[in-house]
Amino acid sequence: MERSSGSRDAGPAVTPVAVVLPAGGSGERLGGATPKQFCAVQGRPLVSYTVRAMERISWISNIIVVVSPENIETMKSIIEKYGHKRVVTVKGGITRHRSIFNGLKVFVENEFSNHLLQKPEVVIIHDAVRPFVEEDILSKVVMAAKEHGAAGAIRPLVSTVIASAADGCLDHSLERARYRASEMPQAFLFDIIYEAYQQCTDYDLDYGTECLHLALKYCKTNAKLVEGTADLWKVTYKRDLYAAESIIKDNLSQQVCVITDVKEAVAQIGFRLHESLKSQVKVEAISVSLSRNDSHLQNIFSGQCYNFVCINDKKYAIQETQQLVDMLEKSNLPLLYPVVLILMHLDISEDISFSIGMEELTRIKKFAGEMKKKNILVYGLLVQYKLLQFVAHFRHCV
Ligand SMILES: Nc1ccn([C@@H]2O[C@H](COP(=O)(O)OP(=O)(O)OP(=O)(O)O)[C@@H](O)[C@H]2O)c(=O)n1
Ligand SMILES: O=C(CO)[C@H](O)[C@H](O)COP(=O)(O)O
Repeated sequence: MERSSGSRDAGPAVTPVAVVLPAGGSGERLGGATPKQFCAVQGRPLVSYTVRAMERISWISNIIVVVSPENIETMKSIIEKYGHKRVVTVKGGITRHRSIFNGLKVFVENEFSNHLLQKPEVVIIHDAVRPFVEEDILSKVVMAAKEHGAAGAIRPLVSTVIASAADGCLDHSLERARYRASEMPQAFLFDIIYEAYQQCTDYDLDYGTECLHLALKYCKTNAKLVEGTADLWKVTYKRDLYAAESIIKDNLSQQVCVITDVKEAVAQIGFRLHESLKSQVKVEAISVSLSRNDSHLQNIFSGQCYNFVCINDKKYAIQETQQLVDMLEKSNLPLLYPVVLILMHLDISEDISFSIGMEELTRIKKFAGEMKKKNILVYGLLVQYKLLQFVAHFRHCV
């Protein structure tokens, strides 16, 4: 068992909760030499998106990623490269159920870990190849599991399920409206699902596909079924990778990182901009200070943010911007898609006219031209800060 370090925010009501992400399959249906969980989507392995979706939730304590023995090193390098926190890697088994069981064992069996992790009250099981899982559904299945012992996300069936007879002809069909597709995430009281796995037969472990079924069969726990969203689907075939890539691109276009230096006036504008962006539909804003925080910025770059607003009050900010571009280029961000860099120059001089000169503007224009060749689109904005304060004050008064 290998563990990556990292701190955790104080969590809300539902603690302690851990996650097991089975990622030990070979992806036969997708084809190709690389198992689908390690396939690059926008330059980043699929499993990294799923881990990211989990680690950004503060009430999740540990994320157990179960991978096949030959991929332990690959997973460790992904954790390091993308700075994943609270992640433990565990060796998987030859079937999904066996992998999940190994993942659960790290909380109870010494032989599976150097130091036992704290046994959670609730454990979430989620396929590593379902990257678009949101906090809302995770929280719903956890709450339902606390009440019912087990819970899982479901979706309406797309096609009708039929059974064929021995001669290959139709035997019977199911009434589609009465059935649901069982998806992930699922959540369980830890003791229930662990007990169920302990009682499983080899047949269950080798041929079973449904964790909720194990809880019912061995612990008489009727799972609560929770309606999930359409993007919980599992990457299974090659076309799913293309679909995942489109969704990820769309999500990335909705993220913006606001970068300021530490000066009060600048940080204040950054904060206001952040607040106002946050209130926009679907815009996810991150704020970061440029000063002394290179590793944090580096994380954001490798976290694949493509839109940046850099606020400064310096007359000659090109040097700083160049520093940002260098960091961007050094990061893992594939510059196949344009990065948008908006330079916002705050003019805090008393002078009502903009104090930035033509010379500087020409310099910025030239810089933007050079950046365009690298697929980085630079835009400049001049803002008269005193005037802004005045306008804000004026608005407040009327
Ligand atoms: N021995 C296995 C088999 C599967 N899984 C994981 O279980 C999840 C869902 O399984 P599935 O989509 O069937 O993945 P594969 O088994 O890799 O795909 P295929 O059936 O096409 O080979 C995946 O994250 C997969 O990596 C696992 O942890 N251990
Ligand atoms: O949906 C699921 C649980 O109900 C699982 O993701 C699914 O059963 C995995 O099965 P397979 O490995 O055969 O794709």
